[in-house]
Amino acid sequence: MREAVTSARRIVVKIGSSSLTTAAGGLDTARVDALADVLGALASDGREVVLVSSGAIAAGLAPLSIPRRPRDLATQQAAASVGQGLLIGRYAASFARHGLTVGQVLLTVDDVTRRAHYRNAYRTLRKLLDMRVVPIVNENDTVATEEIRFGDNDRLAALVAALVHADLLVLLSDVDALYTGDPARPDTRKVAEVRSEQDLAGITLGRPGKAGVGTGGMVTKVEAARIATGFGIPVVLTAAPLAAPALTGDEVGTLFHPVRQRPTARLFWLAHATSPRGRLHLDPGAVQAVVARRKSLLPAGITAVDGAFTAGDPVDLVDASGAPVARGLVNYDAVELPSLLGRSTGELAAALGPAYEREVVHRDDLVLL
Ligand SMILES: Nc1ncnc2c1ncn2[C@@H]1O[C@H](COP(=O)(O)OP(=O)(O)O)[C@@H](O)[C@H]1O
Ligand SMILES: N[C@@H](CCC(=O)OP(=O)(O)O)C(=O)O
Repeated sequence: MREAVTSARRIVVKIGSSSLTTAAGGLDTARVDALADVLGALASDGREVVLVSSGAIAAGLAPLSIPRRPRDLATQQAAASVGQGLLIGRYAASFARHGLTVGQVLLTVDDVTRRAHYRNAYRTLRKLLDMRVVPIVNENDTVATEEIRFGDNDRLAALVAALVHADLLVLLSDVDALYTGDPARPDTRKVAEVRSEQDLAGITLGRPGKAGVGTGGMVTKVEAARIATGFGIPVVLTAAPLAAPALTGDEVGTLFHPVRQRPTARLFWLAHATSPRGRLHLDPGAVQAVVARRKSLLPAGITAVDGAFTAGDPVDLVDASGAPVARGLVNYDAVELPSLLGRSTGELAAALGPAYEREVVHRDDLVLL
């Protein structure tokens, strides 16, 4: 028995599109019911469950008579818009069979990186769990643009697990475990446990499975496992039909062991969930202050600025060689910064007003890379 699984009180379960759709396309209600049965049993055991479910795009294809997963974003978004309603409707009916209510939570990258949004997402999920509602999370596909998409729900699930301080993340797919290579090939072996990066050496991480509705294949699942285990959360990867034994601690699938203690949740998200919108070049004194002394970044220590960011965006702080040393949420727009560089906050406040006394990046909004 896996103690990390049996002792988990708050569990994030992610299910992929390939496990929710029939071969002919469209939602497979029997599979949705089967998942609700497993998660319903966990809930009645007093455990808190957050479900991250893909399948909006896949569920929207049949009603729109689209034969396969579209490549262009607009058609994907249209399919998701149709499919997400059907998906959540089906979940509501399936969970109702166990007396459980579900709540839909659609997230974009900003919702988990910008401080105000992040707090709000956390509060909502917390409240739903307190009310014994099963939150069903997906990416907000209809509004997410190419640049701000998570793109894969494996990573979203890892970040949600970090956000809610989960004790366990379970990734359910159409393959029963991680294999040393494409499981369709005869010479591959199942990997039962991953304790460190070394255990992943020599493994070939392939593309999505034959169903053709998944997105990331094993690459995004292993990446999600890295994010979660780096946050101190164990991960079990297995096939959807094995969810019940996996969640009762049987040794099915692949167990990824946590590799470290948990850092502060929001900063962890900042490092992993965002792509920088610009770069601030720091002089050596500023690098020293930010990295070694964990100080806020002030205008005086910045030598140059690249990118077209606005206040609140994530930016990388780079050293004289251009290597990123930290990522943070910037307090100024890119156009404002050049005239402030090299000047002390006292001087700026005297010349431009007290609003210019603020740090360029506050230390609470900084994570070292
Ligand atoms: N090393 C590997 N171990 C296991 N599965 C792999 C591996 N490489 C590629 N795959 C493929 O990844 C697929 C799962 O990814 P994907 O189709 O994106 O699933 P989901 O829709 O569940 O997110 C499996 O069906 C399998 O064929
Ligand atoms: N948000 C998309 C899911 C994207 C995704 O990651 O899909 P999958 O690889 O099946 O987990 C949808 O609901 O269709």
